[in-house]
Amino acid sequence: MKTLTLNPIAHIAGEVHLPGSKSISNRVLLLAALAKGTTEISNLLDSDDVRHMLSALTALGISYQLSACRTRCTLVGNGGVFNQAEPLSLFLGNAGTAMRPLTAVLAACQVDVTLTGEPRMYERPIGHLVDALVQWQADIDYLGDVNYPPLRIRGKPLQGGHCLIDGSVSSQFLTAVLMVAPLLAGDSVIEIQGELVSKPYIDITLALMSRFGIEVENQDYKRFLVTGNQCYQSPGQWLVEGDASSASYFLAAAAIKGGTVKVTGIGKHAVQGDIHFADALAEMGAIVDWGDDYISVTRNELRGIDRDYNAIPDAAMTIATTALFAKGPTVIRNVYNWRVKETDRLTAMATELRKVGAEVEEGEDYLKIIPPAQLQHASIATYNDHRVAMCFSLVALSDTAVTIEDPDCTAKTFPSYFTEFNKLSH
Ligand SMILES: O=C(O)C1=C[C@@H](OP(=O)(O)O)[C@@H](O)[C@H](O)C1
Ligand SMILES: C=C(OP(=O)(O)O)C(=O)O
Repeated sequence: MKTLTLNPIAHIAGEVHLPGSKSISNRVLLLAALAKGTTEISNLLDSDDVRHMLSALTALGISYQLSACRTRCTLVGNGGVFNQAEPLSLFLGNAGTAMRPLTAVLAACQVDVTLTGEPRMYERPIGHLVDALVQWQADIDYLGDVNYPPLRIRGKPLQGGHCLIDGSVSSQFLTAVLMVAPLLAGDSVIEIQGELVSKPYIDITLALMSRFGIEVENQDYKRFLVTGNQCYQSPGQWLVEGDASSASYFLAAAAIKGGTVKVTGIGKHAVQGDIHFADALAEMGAIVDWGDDYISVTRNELRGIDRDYNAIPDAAMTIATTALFAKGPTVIRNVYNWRVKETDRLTAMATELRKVGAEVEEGEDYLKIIPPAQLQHASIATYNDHRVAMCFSLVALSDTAVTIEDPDCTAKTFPSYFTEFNKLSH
């Protein structure tokens, strides 16, 4: 197996222009494909998750042109639902932002599609989404375990109406039903059961739908009203914000061993909830500066904090390794759904943090991390989880090297991560 050893880094400083947001890239591609008109997308992310969405759209008959660096894309919209006479099989890797929205949209298209993915995708639940779509008479079968992909979808026009959806495991299920709702024949009322998790991702969905001409009435994240029989309208041009989750590693590195690091491509008005990772760093003691198109962080003494991270589950993982450099314990609360992401992230982070010397308490939905007096070298298993690999690069900001197993797993969202990280290291 390939490994990457990062030697101790004495100082971190510089500027990073962030690759495009994964969440926005995959949403924009799908909405542009369903829209009337042509969309010119810039700062599109080029990563595995986005490639899976692009290949699915190709198979669904969408044409687009990508620039050589694959970060600019001109896509001609379909002007409504997809229509493919031949049965299709779409491989979506482990991309939740492709699997979930495509399940909902394809249920309302004239298609007969099988959605497949990597083995881990078959362990990531999708039952709450399927249960919601079935209330609209969608025809979806589980080809393996009940409540998990792979799925066979025999799409057809759907009427809409009332649907109840469980929001307690993933917001991507609600994102998916919201995105398809305007394409249904009648109006829809989508009601949330349980406490909705990862709420800021719904804000991203609603903001993007609005830019594509569709307004949704959000009644306090409990009920959503969507008018049916509409068509998305291309906004023409679209600049994808930088990825706020990817920013977290550089900002944390500055807080630990800066210097100052400035990330550009996101700023105080960004639509992604993960920009508020910087608030957590500020609470730990880091100096944070917000601009219209940048966030910068400068080192300061860090102290451990106890905080609820339900709104920012991805960036929250970065707090777990930042905690190794803080004074006192850090508690990361309300992140139960870490267990159903790329790996069981609560167990994975606890296991790997212990390897570098931390004392860790793993609860059902939280981690408590007590940093060691001295970090120790370890070979970090990454569980095919890009974020585990990126988080543990921070261990090199000590007197100790760190070895990252399978560093190429960052390709899911950030293929050039280690190159960018090295550029800041002095
Ligand atoms: O909608 C999105 O773009 C995402 C929502 C979040 O998932 P959950 O809603 O499952 O927490 C997040 O973890 C994921 O990386 C991207
Ligand atoms: C949870 C993640 O991915 P996905 O979009 O596949 O859910 C992630 O990127 O951390």
